Amino acid sequence: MPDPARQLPDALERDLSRLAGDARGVPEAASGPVLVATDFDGVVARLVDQPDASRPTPGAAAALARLAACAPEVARLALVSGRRLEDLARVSRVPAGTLLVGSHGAERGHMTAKGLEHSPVTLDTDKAERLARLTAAFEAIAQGAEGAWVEHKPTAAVLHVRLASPDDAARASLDAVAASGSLGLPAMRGKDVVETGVVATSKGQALDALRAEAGARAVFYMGDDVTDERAFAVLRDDDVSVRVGPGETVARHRVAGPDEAAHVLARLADLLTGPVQAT
Ligand SMILES: O=P(O)(O)OC[C@H]1O[C@H](O[C@H]2O[C@H](CO)[C@@H](O)[C@H](O)[C@H]2O)[C@H](O)[C@@H](O)[C@@H]1O
Repeated sequence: MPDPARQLPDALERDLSRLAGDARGVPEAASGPVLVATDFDGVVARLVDQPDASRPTPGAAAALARLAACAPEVARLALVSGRRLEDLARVSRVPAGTLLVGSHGAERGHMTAKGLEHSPVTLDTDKAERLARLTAAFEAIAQGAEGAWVEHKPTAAVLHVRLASPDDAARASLDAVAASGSLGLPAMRGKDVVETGVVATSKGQALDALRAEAGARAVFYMGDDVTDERAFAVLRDDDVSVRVGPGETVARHRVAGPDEAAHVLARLADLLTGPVQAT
């Protein structure tokens, strides 16, 4: 019996059942696993002021553990995040076997019993110089807006304005977009951040690559931000897309926030593995 506290909208329940039902049936499973991919911040973890303090909600952590334990021919689990890969591995604490995408697709790795395995990104001289100039420009902008600060990634710089006043946040964000443009780099505006990278990539490209590498027969993807729209955009008719929270979206389904997102992951785990037995 489904738990009424985590009852999902009918259309979402139907799509998840179809996805999982096909994966659990032996003949269909032979054609590949379901790729269960999700964004991290704002979905698996609530948004907080200090990115280092982010952790999966207890419900999401439990569901991710069950999904990671699925037989590889039934499901593969992936986190697809804008975070730098090492941060994602540290704060998400996902189990061995989980595939990880960091820096919006610029970094790739996977969790093993010994921890994160990945090849560090290297930049050519031109990109390294542009990143240094971009970072210096963002640092100067942050100096002029109390509460703003800069996050450093291997291929990008991020101006955080969550703790700045609304006026300072708006002005600093516009300045960061302009500074990026003057270096010929497109800026992405996320939740209280402006992020600019020197490597062209997207969560959509990353999801396509994961689908191919996993030999997935279908994909589940859930996300909460504008960068996740690039991932939703590459999904196909048999896939399932879930937008978490408000905002324009091309996703087929929507849930309200991280608590509901955890219910979706738990339901998918139920359907793929069988419900948890009460003790
Ligand atoms: O793709 P995601 O996993 O959603 O990562 C996107 C960005 O997440 C982090 O910033 C966001 O979460 C912070 C912690 O809750 C919050 O303080 C910030 O305002 C949010 O934008 C991370 O710091 C960025 O590097 C990621 O790109």
